[in-house]
Order: sequence, then C-alpha cells, then structure tokens
Amino acid sequence: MSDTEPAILAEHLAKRYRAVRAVVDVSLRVDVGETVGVLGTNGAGKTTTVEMIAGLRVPDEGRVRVLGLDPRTDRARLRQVLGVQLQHAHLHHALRVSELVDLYRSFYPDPRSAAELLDLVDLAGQRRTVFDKLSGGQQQRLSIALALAGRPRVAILDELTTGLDPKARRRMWSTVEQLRAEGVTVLLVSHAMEEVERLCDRVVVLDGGRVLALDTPAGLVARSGTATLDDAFVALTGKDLEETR
Ligand SMILES: Nc1ncnc2c1ncn2[C@@H]1O[C@H](COP(=O)(O)OP(=O)(O)OP(=O)(O)O)[C@@H](O)[C@H]1O
Repeated sequence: MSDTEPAILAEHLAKRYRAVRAVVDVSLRVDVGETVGVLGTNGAGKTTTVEMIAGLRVPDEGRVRVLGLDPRTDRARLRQVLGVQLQHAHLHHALRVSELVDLYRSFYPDPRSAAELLDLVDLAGQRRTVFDKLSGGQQQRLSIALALAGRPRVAILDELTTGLDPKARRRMWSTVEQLRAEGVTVLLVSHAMEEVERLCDRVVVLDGGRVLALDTPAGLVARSGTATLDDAFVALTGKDLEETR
C-alpha cells in the first residue's frame, strides 16, 4: 500500500450471470479522499461493479486494486481498510444491536467506540433491540454503522439512503461529509440526484454494464447542455429517472 496509489482502480471489469451480461466493461479510478457516486438505471450493473471492487464477487475479466491491494489475494489486509455497506444486509437476525456492534468492533484493532457508531446513525435508543425487530430503515442505518466500525480508509455504500425518511437521510449525508473531512474515500451507489450533487466530487454513470460518463456533477450537466443533473442523467442514458428506482 502506498499513498500515491489510487484508492480504487478497476480496469475493464466484466461479469456475467449465465445469459445476463451484468457488467460488460467498467473501468474506474478513484483517488484517495474522493467521493464518487455511481449512478444508473435498475440493472445497469452498479451493485455487481461495487461487489467486484469489494472482493465479494470474482470478475470474469478485468482487475481490481483497492489501495494497491488485490481483493482476491489480500483479503485479510483489505478487510482492515475497506468498509462495505450493501443493499441487503445479511446480519445475524437474533443478535441485539449492541451485540452486532461489539461483534464488528472486535474485528478491528482500533475500532470506533460503540457509542460513536450508534450516535452516527441515531440508533442509541435501539441498542437493546434485536436486529429482526428493527424497521427496514433502522436495519439499513445499522449496516452503515457496521461498515464504519473499523475506521475504513475506503467506504463502499450501496444505496445509503434508499428507503430512509428525510431526517435519517440528512443524517447519513452528514455522516458521509464527516467521512470526507476525515479523508476517507467513498464510493456511493445512489438513485438520488440531490444526494449525488451534494456529496460527490465525481459521478460515474453506468448503463448496460458500461461506463457512459465519468465527470463532476457540474461537468455532466455542462456536457449534456441541461439545467440539472436529473436532466443530464436522462439525456445521457435516454432513460427516465423513474427507471432508476
Ligand atoms: N445473482 C444474480 N444472478 C443473476 N442475475 C443477476 C444477479 N445479480 C444481478 N443480476 C442481474 O445483473 C444485472 C445487473 O444487476 P445489478 O444488481 O448489478 O444492477 P444495479 O445497477 O445495481 O441495479 P439496481 O439499481 O436494480 O440495484 C441485472 O440484469 C440483474 O438482474
């Protein structure tokens, strides 16, 4: 690992699920400290791409490095520097919130305190609640806290705020802003243009498993000749925003 290395380097990734070509050719370089949004309609290949970057899926083709580490061969070291929040959390449903937080904290040498983690996602009042009894939004918030337990240098957040109420959404935005202030690199899969515009230095737009554009939010708007990022997205993909949800 060296500091001159990009935080994330993905080169010509491809992944197929039987007949479905989920990711056809995705290359992406994210510098240390950047927050990069991943946008695309449903089925564009966003989750598959970030799962390959996180080492959770093996690409059929291409290469991934996270802080210079190969997710396939440097798994143990990668786990220490990468935090991943996925769309569907697979957590131990019978454990209490405090037990899950302690379990995740135990994986790392210098974890955030349990109080800090619960405070980050506003779940201090639910510490004694069993995971199964949390609302969907609370479960999602917990999975975000767990992704951040080990003070990752790179955080992958897949649909951070989908399904959250406006207050929780704003809270998560300030969490990402805090990560950014700490120099953490963030890859953020999102369907919310307002979120992307507010949080992201650059945005990669995926469609049909390929990169359609990679630019700053303002750059995407300028190149599309549109007034807003919403309109730029529609102009780039030819698809309605409703198709992203
Ligand atoms: N485990 C799987 N088995 C088979 N096909 C899959 C699997 N996971 C994803 N796919 C298919 O691969 C394509 C890309 O899916 P992916 O989840 O990566 O897209 P996405 O952009 O994250 O979509 P969404 O916005 O709906 O979450 C879709 O056609 C999807 O149906």
